[in-house]
Amino acid sequence: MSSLQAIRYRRGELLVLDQLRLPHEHHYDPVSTSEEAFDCIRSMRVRGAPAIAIVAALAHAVELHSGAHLSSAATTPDGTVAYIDSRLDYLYESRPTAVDLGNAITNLKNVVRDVDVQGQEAGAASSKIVEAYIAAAEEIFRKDTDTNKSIGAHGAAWLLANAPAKSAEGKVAVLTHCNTGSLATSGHGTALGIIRSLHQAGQLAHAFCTETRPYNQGSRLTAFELVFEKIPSTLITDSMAGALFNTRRERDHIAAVIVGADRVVRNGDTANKIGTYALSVLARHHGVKFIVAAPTTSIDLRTETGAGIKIEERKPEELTQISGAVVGKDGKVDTSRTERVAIADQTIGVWNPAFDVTPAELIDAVVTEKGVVTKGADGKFDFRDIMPERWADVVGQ
Ligand SMILES: CSC[C@@H](O)[C@@H](O)C(=O)COP(=O)(O)O
Repeated sequence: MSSLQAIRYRRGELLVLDQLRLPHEHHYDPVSTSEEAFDCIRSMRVRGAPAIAIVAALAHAVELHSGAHLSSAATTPDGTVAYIDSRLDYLYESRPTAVDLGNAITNLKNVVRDVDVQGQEAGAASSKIVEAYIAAAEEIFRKDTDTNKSIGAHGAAWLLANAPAKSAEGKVAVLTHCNTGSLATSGHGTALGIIRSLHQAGQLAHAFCTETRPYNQGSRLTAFELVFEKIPSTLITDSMAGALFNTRRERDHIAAVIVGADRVVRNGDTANKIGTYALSVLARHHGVKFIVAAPTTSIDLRTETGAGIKIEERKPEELTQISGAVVGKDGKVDTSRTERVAIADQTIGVWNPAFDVTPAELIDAVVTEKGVVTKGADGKFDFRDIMPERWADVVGQ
């Protein structure tokens, strides 16, 4: 395998890497309908805010390419737009917290409404709308990697200029949480993209990654990506972050916690994987920078504060059971055999929120593809300058 790819696409065919089988197996599932995409997203075979949006958008593109709209009697322009809307509305329900999916859906709905079909025969007009949808979905996929590379460059430059600690060679160490790399995006990654960019520039001393309980995106996915990219790295459990900062911050030149985002709202409050908030409190206490890496597609200007974010709650089994490859008596991992085991009393009550909200107050910088946003003299984030059109559209002048 030459590079990690969560999503493989060519017109008419979408293949999605089953992340539940990682790191032991690399299996791609064909996804060719909205129902298959919904299931793939809900069951977290694909996850990560940008990747969820891309899979939903492309799955419907494949569905349209196969002519699914024709069998749904959507052969008039209005019927075609209504059909596309209904499939996108259905996909929107797959996971609630990440805003990228909602933003992609709004964008795609606008695209199909903007197609000029004046004076055209119904069939030709319908095809033109379908073609515009497919091209727009492909563009979301194509643009994502460029966006992430830009986030990587902006974030690395900002951190090197603002790091509270650096090695004698000017390098920094960082801690990241969850998975925000190639597996959560179309490539390069957001928070992991900054780490990748620092490493490529020879300015990364070390990357620490948390296990990210309960779903273990850190140990299953980020650790896998770091090893794959040969980035010097260490895995810790979520509960070790405080001790890491307390005992090794100076020795290891730990300059920042860098995380991704599922939704950054207008005042900068940020929903991200459960455990992010605790890391932001620890970072502030220890004088470590706290950086959110997020494409502008993860920014939700409609929601004013974190109190308005819907937090997904997931099933108890994610805490009380775990699956993994079998380790033989000789200590060797048998990747052909995976097992699910119980790790808690199966009747205990469970609270399993998938995300938490970090208040803007504890965030030092939001790194987007358009640049780095920090707080103004009033202590507030202002996204007006990096997304003026969306701001005017949503918030007004
Ligand atoms: C670039 S991915 C950013 C976030 O989506 C990521 O940090 C995260 O919280 C993912 O959660 P997940 O539940 O695995 O979809």
